[in-house]
Amino acid sequence: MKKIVLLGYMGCGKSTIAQNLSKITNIPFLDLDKIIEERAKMSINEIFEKHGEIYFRKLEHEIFVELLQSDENNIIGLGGGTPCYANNHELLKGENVDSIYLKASIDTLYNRLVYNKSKRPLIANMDEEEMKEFIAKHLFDRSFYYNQSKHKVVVDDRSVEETVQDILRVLA
Ligand SMILES: Nc1ncnc2c1ncn2[C@@H]1O[C@H](COP(=O)(O)OP(=O)(O)OP(=O)(O)O)[C@@H](O)[C@H]1O
Ligand SMILES: O=C(O)C1=C[C@@H](O)[C@@H](O)[C@H](O)C1
Ligand SMILES: [Mg+2]
Repeated sequence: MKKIVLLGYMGCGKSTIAQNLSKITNIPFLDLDKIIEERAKMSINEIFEKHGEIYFRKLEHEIFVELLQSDENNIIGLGGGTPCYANNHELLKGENVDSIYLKASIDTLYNRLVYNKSKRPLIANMDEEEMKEFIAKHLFDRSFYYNQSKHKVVVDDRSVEETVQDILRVLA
């Protein structure tokens, strides 16, 4: 079964783009963060607070593997950190996987996240200055893992609809 896997930094648009891609293609969309929250019966913020990040990463890996093994065609939106832990980046190269890195610049990410950080525990308590520096360094550290993806789509200055069309072109 084919799995279209969208990955990239927090705020690059994985959830937003995947929802729209799902509507156009009629391929069901699974949001890994949302499924983790349903399974744990708590928000990602609460998982980080109560059990810590290592617990979250373990759960994230187990559920990602499970989603890849299901018998359905799916679009899977990953969490921002998913490819960077537990060798998940190796799973992006699987035979039945079309992995797509939604590549956004530091400025794009900052502008999208600055008023939208409360549900993202890694940046929730940072001021604006701190956040910009954090995104720059963090994105640099994570790029190695994101670049293991089979395809790359640049999302800067693109509308949701344009990015969806760019993805369809890459997959054609
Ligand atoms: N052209 C665009 N493409 C995608 N998202 C956009 C665009 N313009 C603005 N946005 C906004 O940017 C935000 C992207 O957030 P979204 O939750 O989709 O990202 P994400 O990659 O799933 O983040 P996370 O890893 O934290 O789950 C949304 O608020 C969305 O409305
Ligand atoms: O970038 C990250 O490490 C994260 C991104 C979110 O999607 C969530 O998976 C969680 O907040 C961690
Ligand atoms: Mg998301």
